[in-house]
Amino acid sequence: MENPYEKMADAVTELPLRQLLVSLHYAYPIVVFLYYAITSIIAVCTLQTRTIDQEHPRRKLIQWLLAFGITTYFTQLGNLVVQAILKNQFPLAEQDIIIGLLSCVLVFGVEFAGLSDSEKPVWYPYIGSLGIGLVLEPVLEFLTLKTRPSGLLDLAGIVDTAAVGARYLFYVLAVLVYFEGVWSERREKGTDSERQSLLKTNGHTSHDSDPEDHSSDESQRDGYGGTTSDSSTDASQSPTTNTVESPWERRERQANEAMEKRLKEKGNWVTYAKSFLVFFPYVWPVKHRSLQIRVVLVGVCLLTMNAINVLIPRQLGIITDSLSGANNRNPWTEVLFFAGLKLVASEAGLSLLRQWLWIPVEYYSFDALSTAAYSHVLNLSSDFHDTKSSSDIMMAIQSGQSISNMLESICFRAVPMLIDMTVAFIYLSVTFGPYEGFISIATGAIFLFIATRMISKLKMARRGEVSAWFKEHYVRQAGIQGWSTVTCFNQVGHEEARYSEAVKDRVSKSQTVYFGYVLAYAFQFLVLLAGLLAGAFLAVYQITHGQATAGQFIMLLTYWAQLVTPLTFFAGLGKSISKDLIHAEQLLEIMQTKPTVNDKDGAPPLHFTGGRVRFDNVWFSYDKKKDILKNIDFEATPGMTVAFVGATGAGKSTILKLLDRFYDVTKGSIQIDGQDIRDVNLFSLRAQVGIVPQSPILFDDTIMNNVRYARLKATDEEVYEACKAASIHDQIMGFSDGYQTRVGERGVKLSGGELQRVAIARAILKRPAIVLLDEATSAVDTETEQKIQEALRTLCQGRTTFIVAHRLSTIMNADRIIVVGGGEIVEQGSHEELILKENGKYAELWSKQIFVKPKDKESTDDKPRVKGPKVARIVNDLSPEATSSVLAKVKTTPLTPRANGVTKDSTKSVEDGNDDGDTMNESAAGSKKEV
Ligand SMILES: Nc1ncnc2c1ncn2[C@@H]1O[C@H](COP(=O)(O)OP(=O)(O)OP(=O)(O)O)[C@@H](O)[C@H]1O
Repeated sequence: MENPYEKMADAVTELPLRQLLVSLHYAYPIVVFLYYAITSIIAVCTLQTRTIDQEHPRRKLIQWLLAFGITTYFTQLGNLVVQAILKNQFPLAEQDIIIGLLSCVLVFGVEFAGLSDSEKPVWYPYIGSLGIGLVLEPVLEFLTLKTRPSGLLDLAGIVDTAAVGARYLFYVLAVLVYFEGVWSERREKGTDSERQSLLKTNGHTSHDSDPEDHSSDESQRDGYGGTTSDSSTDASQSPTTNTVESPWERRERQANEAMEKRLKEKGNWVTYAKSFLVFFPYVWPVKHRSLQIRVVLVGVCLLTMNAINVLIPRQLGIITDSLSGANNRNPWTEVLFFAGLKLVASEAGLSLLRQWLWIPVEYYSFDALSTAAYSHVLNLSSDFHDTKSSSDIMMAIQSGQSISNMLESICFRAVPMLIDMTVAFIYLSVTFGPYEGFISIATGAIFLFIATRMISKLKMARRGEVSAWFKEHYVRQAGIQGWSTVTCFNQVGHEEARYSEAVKDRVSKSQTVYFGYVLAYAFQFLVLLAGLLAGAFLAVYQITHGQATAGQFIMLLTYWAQLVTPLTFFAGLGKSISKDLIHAEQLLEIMQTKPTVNDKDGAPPLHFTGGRVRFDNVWFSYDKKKDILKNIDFEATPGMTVAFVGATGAGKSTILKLLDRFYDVTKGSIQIDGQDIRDVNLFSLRAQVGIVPQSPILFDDTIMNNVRYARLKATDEEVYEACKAASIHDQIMGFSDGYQTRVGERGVKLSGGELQRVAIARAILKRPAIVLLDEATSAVDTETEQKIQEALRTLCQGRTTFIVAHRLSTIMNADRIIVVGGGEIVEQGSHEELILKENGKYAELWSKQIFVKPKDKESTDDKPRVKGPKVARIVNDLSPEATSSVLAKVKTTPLTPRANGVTKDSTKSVEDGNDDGDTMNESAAGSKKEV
């Protein structure tokens, strides 16, 4: 029997209709694929894929109809095979028909996979593709029938036409079902909204009437009815309530959420990507011409490498052919040329040159990004540093690497590899014909599909592994850091068991992930092997039919092996880019944070004329919701000492923070020598202010360097003087390494009192014009405090000083004492004025805090001690006469019941001459002006 297709081809080859049919066979799958690819990219870039809130009600049915449609291509191909076998006639049909059918299987197969894969697909890429099919399929069939040589249809023709007809029917049904689903959805929505408005008027939420809403039922049962979670957070990304989120997971989740949020704000990927332009000056060496030239040369290297990737397999083919006599070339010369190419392609050739060119550019961008991020972070205000954990900030600064990685992946790996693959497809198609081109494309597509599916399946397992790793790390660290607690409580065995369990858990999860990857690679390589075998069989067929040479076969094998790397890279590209993007997002967030406290344009330096400080009706709130300071209004004249006292959390430290502009006032103003501190240069303001904070932080460096930090150019002698003034010099000299003693992390190797005195020495060395002391002596005993008071007196001499202290003996000699309560000034005045105030807050505090000391402990003179009951003496040098006179004054002020209770006992103990060290006394005043 004669092959009908061959007959047909013979008859109509020259006809324009036949030419049109051939073109359409190739064009149809290409058009469908291009439409699908472009519309899908648009849908992703414009975030349509993220805004679909409802699944199509007939999605499954459409998927089935598409699958049936794909089977009809197989029917047509099967029909050809059967006919060829029955008639023992090869090739089965014209190349364009077979390639056309196979390509349609591939293209619609990709669409089917995409549809099954996405949770809530955007439909127009699919429905549009089917629409193109509905237009082109009849044209193709019409041309096929028209170009058929015999007017009559044989059985093969009938099967073929029936398959086309069935496919047409499936596609029509799929499109109709889609629109029917959309309409029915709209109808339902209409009914829903009607129902909702009715329910609202009844005062119920729609949850109440929704029998499907189990979550709402659950919450009602659990007693959480009425509260709903924030829908903006993706439940799948949020930590579950029964698993503890590791810092890594938290960071990833937060960065992910930030990315989603920014994406939504930006509206599409393009504008989102634009926000990364802020990094451009750091990534692209803007001011470095030589680096720019290097980047261009790297591009040239990459293009050369693309060419060499084709030339090497081609050269191998030429050598083989020259050896087998298929061409007349000299094998020696060809091998030499091959060696040259291999050298250029080797690590000692182009790769070396590329690295040499690229390394300075890479380090430039990494350095520039890290430095810029660090400097930006240091210039951000207190609100930022108070809300971000330091480890998060440090991680974000290191994310600069991710941006370089991302750009390198795209520019220097993805683009050249894409070029490689395109060239491979064209080259193989030209050398071996369209079948080989098709095989390479189909293999690539199937490989990428399987690889990306497997990577995303492994994501959850990998997440579990990382969590287990963090847990192991945490248990280990907790055991080592808390070693003394572990040992004290005899819990070594418990810690060992805990750690061993954590290690076992991590190992088992790692094994799962590891095996998962091995399995994924096995599948990927199976696909590549299948493609290679198909290509090799085709090549062997062509060689045996004299259409190709053995050299070309060798070329094919070599070329194929070269394509494995780009394919594997592309499979992981999405994952690595999204990971880098999430990290870059963390850095972007920081870089886009603007300091809330900054200089006004052209702000002049502070013109210091003595240090008159005025708080003018100052209001302040950290979170813009709750006022922490309310209407704070006072003035400190130059050289004056103002003390703030009050309950903890009253807002005392906040007042000091405002003065040093760690925050700006919400309302009112703070003026120094008549200048609003917001209007002057921040640097010049801070240069005038010296602060001894509540918990001074020293660097892990020598004492000398820590003190000198206040004034980097200070001489050793100036540092010694400052330390002497802070009463710490002798103690430092007693350390084994003197001033070169390292203080440990945050100054842990110093006692609380030493730490505070070093901080005072540092402030003294700065020679500030205004001094802020925030609980500067809280960590020391009374005796040391007295020594520190000396140091402070030196520091504060002639300087406007603000002191916060809980221990009132520290501030009793201040020129003005301001009692702060609930963010407001409750009362103010001198110590003497305040303790005499009836119902005064200060008097109450004071009465609770007078320290007394047994006289014999204090006594240092040689006078013989008087026998009998010991007499306590009040610290701060109150004479017994002054004590009793002030006691009498204070006793006239009614005290709170608790205060009375305390003071009663304390008075007793004083009168009894209690010997138990420091205790309380309900009196005192008129002490010497010595603080
Ligand atoms: N960075 C911050 N962010 C938000 N709230 C803060 C911040 N710092 C302090 N607060 C709140 O402001 C209030 C006043 O704090 P502040 O440190 O000024 O009190 P304080 O009177 O100095 O207390 P203490 O005597 O215990 O040091 C407190 O309620 C505190 O919780």
